[in-house]
Parts: sequence; C-alpha cells; structure tokens
Amino acid sequence: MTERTTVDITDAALADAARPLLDKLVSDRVASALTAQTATLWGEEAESEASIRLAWTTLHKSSRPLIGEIEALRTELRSEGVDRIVLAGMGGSSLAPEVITGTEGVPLTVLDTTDAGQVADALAGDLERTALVVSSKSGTTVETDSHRRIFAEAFAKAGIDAARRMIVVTDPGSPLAELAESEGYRKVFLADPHVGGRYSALTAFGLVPAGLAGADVARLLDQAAGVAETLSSDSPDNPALRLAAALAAAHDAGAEKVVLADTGSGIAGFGDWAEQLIAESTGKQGTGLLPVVVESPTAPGFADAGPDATAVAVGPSVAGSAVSTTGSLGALFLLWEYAVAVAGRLLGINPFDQPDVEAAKKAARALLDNPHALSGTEEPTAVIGPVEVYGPVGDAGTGTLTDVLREFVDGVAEGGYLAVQAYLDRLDDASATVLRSELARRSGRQTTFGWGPRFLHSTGQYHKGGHRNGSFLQITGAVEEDIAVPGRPYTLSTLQLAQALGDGQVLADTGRPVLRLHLTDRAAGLADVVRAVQELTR
Ligand SMILES: O=P(O)(O)OC[C@H]1O[C@](O)(CO)[C@@H](O)[C@@H]1O
Repeated sequence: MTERTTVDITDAALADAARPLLDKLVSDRVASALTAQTATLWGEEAESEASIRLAWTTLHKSSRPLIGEIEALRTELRSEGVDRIVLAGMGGSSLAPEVITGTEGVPLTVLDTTDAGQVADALAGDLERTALVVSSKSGTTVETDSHRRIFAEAFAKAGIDAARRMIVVTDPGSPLAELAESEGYRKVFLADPHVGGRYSALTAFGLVPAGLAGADVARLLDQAAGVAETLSSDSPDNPALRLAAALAAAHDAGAEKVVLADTGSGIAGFGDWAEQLIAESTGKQGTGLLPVVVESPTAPGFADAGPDATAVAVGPSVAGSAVSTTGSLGALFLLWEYAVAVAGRLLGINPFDQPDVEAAKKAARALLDNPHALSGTEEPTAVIGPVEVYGPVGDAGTGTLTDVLREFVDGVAEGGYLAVQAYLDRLDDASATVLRSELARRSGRQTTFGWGPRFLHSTGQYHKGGHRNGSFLQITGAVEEDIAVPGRPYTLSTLQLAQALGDGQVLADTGRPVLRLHLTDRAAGLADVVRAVQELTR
C-alpha cells in the first residue's frame, strides 16, 4: 500500500500568509536538515538540547529490531496466561500507546492518574492475567513510581511473583533501569535516549506497551516509513512544511490556538497525543500554540473559531476547518512531529525542552513534605451544597454556584482561554468532560479540558510558559477509599491534592486567575457544577 499524508490549507487568507514562510523553509532546506538531525536549526541556545533530541526522524528504521523482541515477549506472556496489559506512564510514556491500541480496538489499561478510585479499578482486574509495563524515560516520575509500588504490593499479596510481571521501558542508566536490574524485573527495554518523551511514539515507549497488548506495531513503522521521504523533501508540497507554515502564520496573525477536531480520520484520540506534542514543544517564553481538543467538528470552538484560533481537521476538510491533515496513524505521528519541530523554529523557541513543568512538580513536592499545608487548613471561600469554593470570588462569594462561575468566566478577556483541570477519575467521573463544551458555548472563549495530573505532562507546560491569557478552573473531589503508596509517607489522594494545589499555586503566583471547586460528593457536586454552567447566559 502506498502511504500518503496530506495537509490542505483551505482558508485562502491563511494559505497566502503561509506562503512566504513556506518558501523560506524550502530555500533554507529545513526539511532535509531536520531529517539529517541538524541541531543548529533552532539557534544557538537550543543547540545542545537539540543535539540529543533528534533521533526520532529515523525511528521507522532504527526501531525495527524491537518488533521481534516485543512479539517474542508477548507470545511468552500469553503462553503463561498473561494477556492483560496495564501501562503506568505519564505524557509521552503513555499517550501514543493509548492512541495506537484505541485505534486498533485492542484493550490496554492506562494508568496516568493519581486518582485512588481509578487505580483501585485497575487493581480490581484479574491480576493472575496481568503484566505491568512501567514506562518512564527519566525513571523518576512520581505517578509512575507510585503505580509500580502499588502493583508490586498487590501482586505479592495475591501470591504472584511481582518481578515476573514487571516490564520496564526507560532510558539507559536511569534510576528505574537500575532498580529493574536489582529487583530482577522480567524485561527491560532500553529506549533511544536521543528522543524526547513527546517524540517517542515510534520508540520502545510507544511500541512496547501497544505491541504487548496486541497492536500491529510493525505496520505503524511501515506507515511512517512510507511518508518519511516526503516529509524530508525541501519542497513546497512537503505537508509538514505546509502545516508548520500555516500554524506559524496563524500565530503571527494572533491565532495562537489550534483547535483540533477529528473529522473521520479513523484514529481514536489523535488529538490527545498531538496536544502534548504541540503544547509542551511550543508553550514557553510567553509564546506558543495552545491546542484545544474538541469533541467533533460541530462542537463549540471549531467552526465558530474566532480570530484567535485556527480550526484544524484531523481527517478530511469539513465546514469550518482552515487546515486539514490526513494519513494513517504512523504517517500522522511523523507528520506532526516534523511540523511542530519546524513551527518551533518559526516561532523562535526550542521545541525540545519543557522549562515550566518542573515548577509544578517542585510545588507539589514541597506540599508533600509539609502535610500540614494539605490537611484542610485552607478555608473555602464559600460552601454551596456539595461544592466547596476556593479562590477569589468577589461578591459572588455569598451567591450561587452560577454567580461564582459567572464572575470567573467574565474575567476571561477576549482572546483569552479557559482551562478546565479535573483532578478526578477519568472513567467514573467521565461526565465532567461535558464542562468543556458547556463552558465554551456560554463563555464564547476557547476552552480546554484536561484530566489532572495527566495534563501537567502536556498542556501544563503551556499554561505556565505560553501566552499569559489563560484562566484556570480546577476541580478536585473527595476520595472514598484511599490507597497508600508503599514505601512512601503519602497516599494517592494526598499526592493528587498536592499536585492540584501545587500547580494552582504556581499559576496564581504568576498572576493567572485560578478557581478551585472541591466536590465533597463527586456525583452530586459534578451535577451541580454542570447545572450552574448551563445557567450561565452569554
Ligand atoms: O517518561 P517520563 O520521564 O516519566 O516523563 C513523562 C512525561 O513527563 C514530562 O517530562 C513532563 O513532565 C513529559 O515531557 C514526559 O513525556
């Protein structure tokens, strides 16, 4: 099968604005230089980081030997009756496998949460049939380490040899690689350290969990290989250059938001993967592209996108889309990686670091070290039924939830955005996602939705480092049954709260408006919040 990936700029004004940028990319031979892994493409300051971050351009070749290893382990596990794969990994260490398996309809349980209820549900699955893939490039990510500890204990309690059920994906020499060795974990896949997390879809990080779960990962490499030459060509027809030029031209014209809707790509949840790539790569130094993933092309924010946003179809062009991108999953991974790296050059930033992610991690750690700060000493500004309100609410403090939300939403300037950050269970509390479209419709502002702490490894970088026009609505909830993290002085619910408060603090310290709604009863509280939003009038 011949692979193709296309980028169509259907908005004529945008196509005109993109043209000079495109011509310059072609005459500067940027695409071929990128394929050749030229670290000077983003300027002097970015050079040293870029020099160890570009091996993704040739993964369709260098990852081939992995396929046999993955298949062998999968066959071995199955012969032992182990056919349920749980993946512990954040951001770049879980988003790609989730899209790959979702697209193929292969079951994979992804743990990228600190919600005790969601982790309890994963633990309640058949452990006799379960293997845990622990994926972390750095080998130090707190969520992933907590899942590993919790599962090791659960396997042991069930009389299962935990070490035989642990499969690790990490960079050579990481603390996790060392631990896996000393604990005698079943298998360690060492990934290419010259690829960053969000560019790692076609490394062991994307391929191992997806392949063990049963996805056809060889096909994915074939798909990427099929478009690699096109994406390397210094030609105005190169779809990656076209996409990069369109995104940068839109940004220059004040449309820094990229609204992504699936328009029939046949891929499940591509936007969630692209979200991290775009936000973490570009959202820094007060600039960048904010990805806004919407439910469908008819959702608010897409066809009615204002001058601050560009509607991008993942799939064929539809009414209201300004740009469309088509191709198979492997092709689109590579297309978007090229496009975002090139857009980074046009935006004048280093697309390979994430300087503001650490701030929230640090604040969360400080709170964990000081349990007093987490133990309910902060008084809510208002308590409205099952919802506690934390944050400045002005006159609305004595009113209804709708009053509180109105005050908050009215504070979002034109051209700004609203970010809903739900530190909840993304399966059991899935109804919270409706808040995105409801708030977008009523506020008339671009609105994003992220599950905490998952988004901290994705849009979290942009929230703190990108354009300073966001307002943040945090939602936290009561935890019914907490889970202790073995060997650590905290539980999952303490960690979850520390992450919410830590990030909230960092955002507030930089002058961003933050409102936290804490649901003392999750179901009733969520219903009240949704109702209150629906009562807002534009
Ligand atoms: O693979 P790791 O090191 O656990 O990191 C997970 C994610 O965390 C981040 O570093 C951001 O916190 C992402 O860039 C990365 O994909």
